[in-house]
Amino acid sequence: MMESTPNEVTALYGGPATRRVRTRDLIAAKERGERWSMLTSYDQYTASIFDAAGIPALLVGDSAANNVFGYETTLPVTVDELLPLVRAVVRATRQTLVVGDLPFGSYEEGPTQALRTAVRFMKEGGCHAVKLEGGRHYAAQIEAIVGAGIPVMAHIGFTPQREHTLGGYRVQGRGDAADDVLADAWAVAEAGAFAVVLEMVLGEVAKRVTAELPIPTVGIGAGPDTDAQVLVWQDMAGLRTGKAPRFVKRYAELAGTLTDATRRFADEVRGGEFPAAEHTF
Ligand SMILES: Nc1nc(=O)c2c([nH]1)NC[C@@H]1CN(c3ccc(C(=O)N[C@@H](CCC(=O)O)C(=O)O)cc3)CN21
Ligand SMILES: CC(C)C(=O)C(=O)O
Ligand SMILES: [Mg+2]
Repeated sequence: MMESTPNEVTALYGGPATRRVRTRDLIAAKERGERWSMLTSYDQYTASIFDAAGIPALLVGDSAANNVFGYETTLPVTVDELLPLVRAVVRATRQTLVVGDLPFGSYEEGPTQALRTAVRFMKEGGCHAVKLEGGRHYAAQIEAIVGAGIPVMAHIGFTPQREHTLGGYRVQGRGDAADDVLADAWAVAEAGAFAVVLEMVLGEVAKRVTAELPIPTVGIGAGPDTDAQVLVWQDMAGLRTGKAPRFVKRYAELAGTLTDATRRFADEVRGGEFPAAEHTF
């Protein structure tokens, strides 16, 4: 039986989804006080499941570095590694807005490099928007990309590509640093970003940014008062093993489910139970 409960995409449209979500739908949702969700996706099957389940925006994150390619940090992943994943997610979706995450080293040099990379994401990846990590110091990059007609999602607070400068995975916005978060938020909004990720920002600071800014805030470890929430899908679904950040909630236990399935498959092959007659030509 088909689920008949409205999903978040229908909520964003105010009716059944008949087209892909656009950035203006996400901005309009903020104006109506409607919350929405975002997940990362790096492949066809998760993308089509999240699309059908009503997730209005998917991020092909540079966190593919950790969660696909097995790197320790996000720093090593390249544009050439991410673009095939972006294409897969775009091909597998019909309703969701797909955001491609610009990796470390692909935009820092200046607006020209940033625009060149963003154009590759749009042209070769086929995504609908790009994201980059940065506030005040990357306003010129955001302006250049937006000026070419490419929507930009900014990302402030804890920005993993700067972990060596930030001193590890640490909450941002404590004490005087609250002013830095606010200045970054205003800078990216004024540069033309359509939304901004707030990562590991104190809840009170995220609440204030969300109330002040005209564009949607997308929280990860930023408390309950942002306009939207994003999680890495393998964290949300419990596929990732090992200790997850405190801001993660596991909505499934895929690692356990997959381990059980794998053990049964191996056992049944060993015991001669698989393949059975119905699997045999
Ligand atoms: N699987 C995954 N989930 C993520 O959320 C994620 C990635 N990968 N890769 C890129 C970045 C890195 N991020 C991370 C990674 C670890 C912590 C973490 O360990 N946090 C601890 C310490 C916080 C503290 O010391 O204040 C925590 O308990 O939340 C946080 C964000 C967020 N992003
Ligand atoms: C966690 C989100 C915001 C991200 O940047 C990523 O997954 O790369
Ligand atoms: Mg990222």
